[in-house]
Amino acid sequence: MPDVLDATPDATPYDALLLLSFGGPEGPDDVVPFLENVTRGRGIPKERLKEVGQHYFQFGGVSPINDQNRALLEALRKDFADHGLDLPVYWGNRNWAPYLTDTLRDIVRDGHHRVLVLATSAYASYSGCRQYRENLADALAQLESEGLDLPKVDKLRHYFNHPGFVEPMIEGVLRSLADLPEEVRDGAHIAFSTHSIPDSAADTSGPVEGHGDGGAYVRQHLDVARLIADAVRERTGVDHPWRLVYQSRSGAPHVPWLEPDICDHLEERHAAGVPAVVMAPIGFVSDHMEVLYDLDTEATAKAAELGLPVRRSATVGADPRFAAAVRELVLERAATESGQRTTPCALGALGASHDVCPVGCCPARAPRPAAAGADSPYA
Ligand SMILES: CC1=C(CCC(=O)O)c2cc3nc(cc4[nH]c(cc5[nH]c(cc1n2)c(C)c5CCC(=O)O)c(CCC(=O)O)c4C)C(CCC(=O)O)=C3C
Ligand SMILES: [Fe+2]
Repeated sequence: MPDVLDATPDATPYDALLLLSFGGPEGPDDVVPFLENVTRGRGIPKERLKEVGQHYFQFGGVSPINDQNRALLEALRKDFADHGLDLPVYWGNRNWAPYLTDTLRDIVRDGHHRVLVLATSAYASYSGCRQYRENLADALAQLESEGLDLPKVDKLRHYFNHPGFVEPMIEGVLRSLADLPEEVRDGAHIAFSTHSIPDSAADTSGPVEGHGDGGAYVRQHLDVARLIADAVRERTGVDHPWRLVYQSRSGAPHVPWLEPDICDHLEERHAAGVPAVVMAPIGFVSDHMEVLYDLDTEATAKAAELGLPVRRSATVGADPRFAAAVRELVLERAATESGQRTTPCALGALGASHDVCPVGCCPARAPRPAAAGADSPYA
């Protein structure tokens, strides 16, 4: 046999990759039912929901997230094909069509048995990890009730510190700096932004032994922020002060969530005489509504009111380097599952994240079955 065949990448034991995302409305009529899906049982105040509905209506009732996932699907399929990786890629969402349960049913009907899941959330937290695992358990329970053979489902490790995720963001920050007027460029600060979550959810994020003090959620974001800031300093020769800030807070005002909010931070930076700020949304995989509204609309309006020049840097989206990173993560996990020794690729101080979420990782307020982890009721 020719050697080239030996070099063909092989995802065995996996026979399908599932891109698992949030989902979003695709027109005005979808907005309210979408928000009902998102908030079912979550106790978000009605006022907040009305307000968030307006964010979507302001953009014609269309979230950009679905087209961004279609682009990522295409990028993944192209990367896999270009590298001879024969692994079908499916797409399903938590909150809107194509719904996860329907996609998982298609996967089973297409004859697949071992599914690897890529969630569009790079960090540990209940919302970004366990909640997707709960959605997988719900989908498996539904298929079981339909008498279908259940596939074995695993989830890819958190990829926040993979070079294919970090490098496009470094480049994005460099582009935003270059786009600022020259007279304020070198003095610009960087505001690394992510989704605020309740302090209680942050403190319990990640494996139990790391709980407390913002847990894995804050630690992982700080690691990425530092990596990007260091790379920017190396490449520009300028030291841009930075801070991790938060956006998109919801929930009752008396419940503490991670702070400072991006808008308060811009105000504070402006008052301190900072001449410009680059907002870098490192918490998000694509330029979806949380980026388009909370940063590009709200925070940008705040900055204009202050007379503070700001730029918002790009998320990774469907960058080919991210698609390549996903292929590497798939092959790494496939090798591990096949009993081979691997050297997981990761930048920063934290090292590669665990492959299998241990018991008690990112707990829910009310415990529910979650698949693809050590406490999964499914084999
Ligand atoms: C950590 C995190 C991520 C990042 C990781 C990831 O990407 O998964 C994320 C992403 C997203 N969040 C999104 C939308 C929403 N999130 C909400 C509510 C909430 N998010 C939370 C956390 C997160 N959310 C939390 C703790 C809540 C409170 C309610 C609860 O405890 O569950 C609500 C309800 C209204 C509101 O309160 O804002 C909406 C509409 C969209 C879609 C955007 C689009 O349509 O383009 C995306 C990608
Ligand atoms: Fe959210």
